[in-house]
Order: sequence, then C-alpha cells, then structure tokens
Amino acid sequence: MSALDIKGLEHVYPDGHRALDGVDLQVGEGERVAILGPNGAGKTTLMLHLAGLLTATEGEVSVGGVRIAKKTLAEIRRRVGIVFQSPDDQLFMPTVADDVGFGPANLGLRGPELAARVEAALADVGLSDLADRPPHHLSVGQQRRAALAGVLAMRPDIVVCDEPSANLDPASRRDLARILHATAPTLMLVTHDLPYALQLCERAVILDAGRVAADGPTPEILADTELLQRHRLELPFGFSLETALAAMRA
Ligand SMILES: Nc1ncnc2c1ncn2[C@@H]1O[C@H](COP(=O)(O)OP(=O)(O)OP(=O)(O)O)[C@@H](O)[C@H]1O
Repeated sequence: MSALDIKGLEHVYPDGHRALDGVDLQVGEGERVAILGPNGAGKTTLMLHLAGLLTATEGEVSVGGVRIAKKTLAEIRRRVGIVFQSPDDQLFMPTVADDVGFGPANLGLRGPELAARVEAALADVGLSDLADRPPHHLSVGQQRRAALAGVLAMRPDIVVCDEPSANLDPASRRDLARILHATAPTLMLVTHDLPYALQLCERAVILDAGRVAADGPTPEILADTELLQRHRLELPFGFSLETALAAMRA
C-alpha cells in the first residue's frame, strides 16, 4: 500500500484560480520525495492538501489507504505532520516542551506518557537542553528543529517540510538534514533549494502550473539542464552535480 496516493487532484481557489490541475502521485512508505517547481507552481497548495487543510475541488488524496474526507481528518492530521517554513506558524506555547507536547496532549496523552513522548522528540532533534526555553528565544535553526519535534511527537507516517533549509547557516542546514534523514518515516520536501533536495531525497517531482511536469530520481532530474530551465529551476552558481554525487557516495 502507498504511503500517499493522489489521484486527479484539482484545486480551484474561490477567486477562480486553478492552482492544481490534475495531480497524480504515488509515494511509497519510506520514500523521500522533493517537490520542486517555480513560484506559483502549486507546491504549497499541494502540501496543504496532504494534511487535509484544503478541500479538493476534484480528485482524492489517501494516506496509508485512508481517504481524506471530513470524517477522517483527525486521523489524517495524526498521520501527516507538516513543518511550516515559518516557525511562528507553529510555535506558540510558553516553552519548547509545551509546544512539542501540544499535539500529543490533544490526542489525549497525559502524565508520564506525554512527558516521555516530548522527551523522545526533543532528543531526536537534539533540543533536550532547551526544553524549558520560550520558543521565541531560540535561533531560527533551533526553532525549525523545535517545530520538527512537535511533528515527530505525533509519530506521523509522513513528514512534510516546507523550505526547511531557508535562512539556515551551513552548519544548521547540515544538522537539520541529518535529523530529517534519521527521523522522517516518509518525507515530502517542498523546496527551491536543489542541492538540499539532492542531499535528502532520492526522488524529485517537478510541479508546474498545477501539474506534475517530471518525476524521477533526483540526480537524473537535476542533470537535465533543459528540463530545469523549462521550469525556471537552477542549480546554484558553481554547483557541480558530479562533485556533490561523488561526495555523497564517499
Ligand atoms: N488563497 C488563494 N486564493 C487565490 N489564489 C491563490 C491562493 N493561494 C495561492 N493562490 C495561487 O495559486 C497558485 C499556486 O500557489 P502556491 O502558493 O500553491 O504555489 P507555490 O508553488 O507554493 O509557490 P511559491 O514557490 O511561491 O511558494 C499561485 O498562482 C497563487 O497565486
């Protein structure tokens, strides 16, 4: 069974803008998939559908065989965790531990069980020492890890990350990649950062004008210069795919 099965997904916003125009996508359990595409391609719209935060105009999305519908929303939101780009959208409790425990507490966990869930998630992201700090006192990199801990504490089947590398220094970028590698069960990475997609995801999907324009192994997608140009994607100046792949194999 697929971790994620999207069939003929269309989304038309109330103003008539068609943001998704028939997306078909299957993702296997344990796969790591980068969702690439130019501004306005529909990446965020797709991401919001994965957790049932938008209602499909047409088509359907199933997570682990459970079709997203009003009556399955609670289950879907436990199964799919989204790490939003801006930690302000996610962190709002007085302490990091409270934030990480918020979701599991909503699931009904209490006492030692809740504390253990929070401790484990904070340990996974290397933030155990900062459990009692207010989230707004943390660095951007730490905030992003705290947001990921909040998602991991729900024990999701799929982790969706929106631009996780944005505004991170090189060391924080590496730390987060290592943590995502080690912790995300099935990963959907929405990003403009092509080297990060290469580092983290074996598969890449290009979305453009609300449609899947390409889907394949990330190294092959990134080696296709014409394909990238057609969809306004670019590797950073001076970036060598061969060197990066050799470094990853070493
Ligand atoms: N609430 C909305 N109402 C109307 N149109 C919207 C709304 N949100 C997004 N859109 C439009 O839908 C299209 C897809 O937007 P979306 O944010 O999903 O793209 P994206 O690929 O995530 O872009 P970016 O890379 O800039 O974040 C865009 O043309 C956008 O203007």
